[in-house]
Amino acid sequence: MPSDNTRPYVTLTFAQSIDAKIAGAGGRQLSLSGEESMKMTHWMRTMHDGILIGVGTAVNDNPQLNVRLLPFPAQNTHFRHYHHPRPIVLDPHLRLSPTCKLIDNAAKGVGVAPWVISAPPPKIEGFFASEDDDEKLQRWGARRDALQAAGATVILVEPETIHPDLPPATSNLSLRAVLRSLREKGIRSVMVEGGARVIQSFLSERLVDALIVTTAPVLVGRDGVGYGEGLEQIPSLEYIQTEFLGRDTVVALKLSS
Ligand SMILES: NC(=O)C1=CN([C@@H]2O[C@H](COP(=O)(O)OP(=O)(O)OC[C@H]3O[C@@H](n4cnc5c(N)ncnc54)[C@H](O)[C@@H]3O)[C@@H](O)[C@H]2O)C=CC1
Ligand SMILES: Nc1nc(O)c(N)c(N[C@@H]2O[C@H](COP(=O)(O)O)[C@@H](O)[C@H]2O)n1
Repeated sequence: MPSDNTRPYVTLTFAQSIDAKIAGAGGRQLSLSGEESMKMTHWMRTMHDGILIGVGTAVNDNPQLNVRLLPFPAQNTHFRHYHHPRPIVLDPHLRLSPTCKLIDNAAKGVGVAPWVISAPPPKIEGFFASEDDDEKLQRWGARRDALQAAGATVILVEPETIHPDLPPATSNLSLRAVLRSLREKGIRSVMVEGGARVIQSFLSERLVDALIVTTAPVLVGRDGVGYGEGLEQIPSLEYIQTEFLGRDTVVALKLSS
């Protein structure tokens, strides 16, 4: 559990092959999970307030992130539909398309509209200033307006700071700032689904409460996308439980304190 109430509970979950790849060559999306473990993923989705991915996954997979695989709720109860988690996309440069499935599904009522977390390109003074800073900001503003017009909400947080004397790096957002902002907006639990860089960041920064990994009995090979190679810090893990779902193995762990 988070030690205080300043961030949501974080469940990091993804599917991998037995050689620890989460996608194929060039990032090709793979159906690694079998039917049973995919349904488990949708059950986990409905148990969280939010579901978070990086923009790499959003652009590559055009995912839905809803709970469409769950059985129709029992009739004649007060319970008419399952809770759809709020999709949250880490997208510093606003690459998400205003016509993506996340936005389209919300318009059709089969999901809720995404929150897109971003940071405007900084206006840098002095040595690091560049002539096209204003133009970058204008283009970012135009993309923000297009996303908001389509139904997404753009939320601003600060970018990651590599060194206090350098301008902020704009390719990554500060995960602590992201989680703090989500908690302030009422998100008490978030399921992080990937992709590779986001998995690396959450693990390296030890911002994970529960880790649920589905392993499918397939090999992808060296050209597939892994996440382990880029882990800057390796947190120690505490084993909780293993379940066998169809042909897949699902392991639950938590980070040791
Ligand atoms: N098997 C599985 O369970 C899953 C597989 N995938 C696969 O992962 C691949 C995408 O992975 P990536 O290209 O690594 O993209 P990604 O989805 O990890 O997004 C990375 C992007 O997020 C943004 N970002 C903002 N703040 C960040 C931070 N603090 N740390 C990291 N990223 C931050 C950056 O712009 C960065 O380029 C796809 O091939 C997709 O199919 C994605 C999700 C689950
Ligand atoms: N649990 C799981 N198993 C797989 O085999 C996967 N490829 C993924 N990928 C994640 O799920 C997203 C797709 O969700 P929708 O089916 O579009 O709702 C994908 O973008 C990854 O985040 N997960």
